[in-house]
Amino acid sequence: MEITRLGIMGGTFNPIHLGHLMIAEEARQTFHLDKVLFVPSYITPNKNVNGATAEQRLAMTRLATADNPHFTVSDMEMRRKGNSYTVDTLRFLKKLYGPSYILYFISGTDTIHDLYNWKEPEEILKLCQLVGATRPDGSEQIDSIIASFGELGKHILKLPVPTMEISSTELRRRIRLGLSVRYMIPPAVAEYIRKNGVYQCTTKNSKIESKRI
Ligand SMILES: Nc1ncnc2c1ncn2[C@@H]1O[C@H](COP(=O)(O)OP(=O)(O)OP(=O)(O)O)[C@@H](O)[C@H]1O
Ligand SMILES: O=C(O)c1ccc[n+]([C@@H]2O[C@H](COP(=O)([O-])O)[C@@H](O)[C@H]2O)c1
Repeated sequence: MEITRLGIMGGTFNPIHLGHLMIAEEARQTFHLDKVLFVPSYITPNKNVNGATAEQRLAMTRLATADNPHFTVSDMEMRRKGNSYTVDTLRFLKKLYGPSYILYFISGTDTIHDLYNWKEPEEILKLCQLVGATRPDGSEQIDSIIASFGELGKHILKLPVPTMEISSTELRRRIRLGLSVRYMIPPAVAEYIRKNGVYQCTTKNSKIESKRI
C-alpha cells in the first residue's frame, strides 16, 4: 500500500500571514508531507471573528498559497457550515481517502495548550498526528499535555520553527491604523485587502461577518 502523508493547515486566517505559511512549509519538509491542505474555518469554535467575511478569508488563503505547488486550499468547512470542528474535518478526510493516507494536522503550540477545550480531543489524536509548531507566545513546554494523553500523546509531534512575532490580530490592528504590513503577509493578500477595503472599517465588516456566519 502506497502511503500518502497529507498535511492539514487549519485556521481562521483572518488574514492569513507568513507565520501560517512558514509553519506549513516547515511541517511539509520535516515530516515529508506530499501536500498541505489549507482549510479556512467557517465558524472557528470558541473564537469571536470579525473584520472579514468567510468568503474573504477563503479568497485570501487561495491567493497566499497559489505559488506553492505543494499547497492547496479546501472550502470543505465553508460548505459544511456551522462550527468548524477539527474532528469532523479529520473524519471526513479519513473516510474520503482511506487508510493509505496519514493525516498531519498542523498548528501552533497555543492550539495544543487549548486542546482539552476542543471537541473530542482523544478522537482527534486517533485520527491524525497533531503537529505543534512552537510560536512566540506558546513556547512553553507542551510535554505535560503530551503526557496527560497517555499512549495517544505520541500522536502530538513537536516542531520547533523560527520564531515569527506575527498574528492576525496584530495585522488587523495595523491595517485599521494604516500601518505597513509589508513582509508580514504575501503581496497578493495585501493587494486584496487594499482593493476590497477589508479590516479598514471594523464596524462595517463586522456587520457583514455576523450576517454571513
Ligand atoms: N506566528 C505564528 N507562528 C507559529 N504558528 C502560528 C503563528 N500564527 C498563527 N499560528 C498558528 O496557526 C494556526 C491558525 O492560526 P489563526 O488563523 O488563528 O492565526 P492567529 O494569528 O493566531 O490569529 P488571531 O491573532 O486572530 O488569533 C494556529 O494553530 C496558530 O497557533
Ligand atoms: O474542533 C474544535 O473544537 C476546535 C476548537 C478550536 C479551534 N479549532 C480549529 O483549530 C484551527 C485553528 O484555530 P484558530 O482559533 O487558531 O484559528 C482551526 O482550523 C479551527 O477550526 C478546532
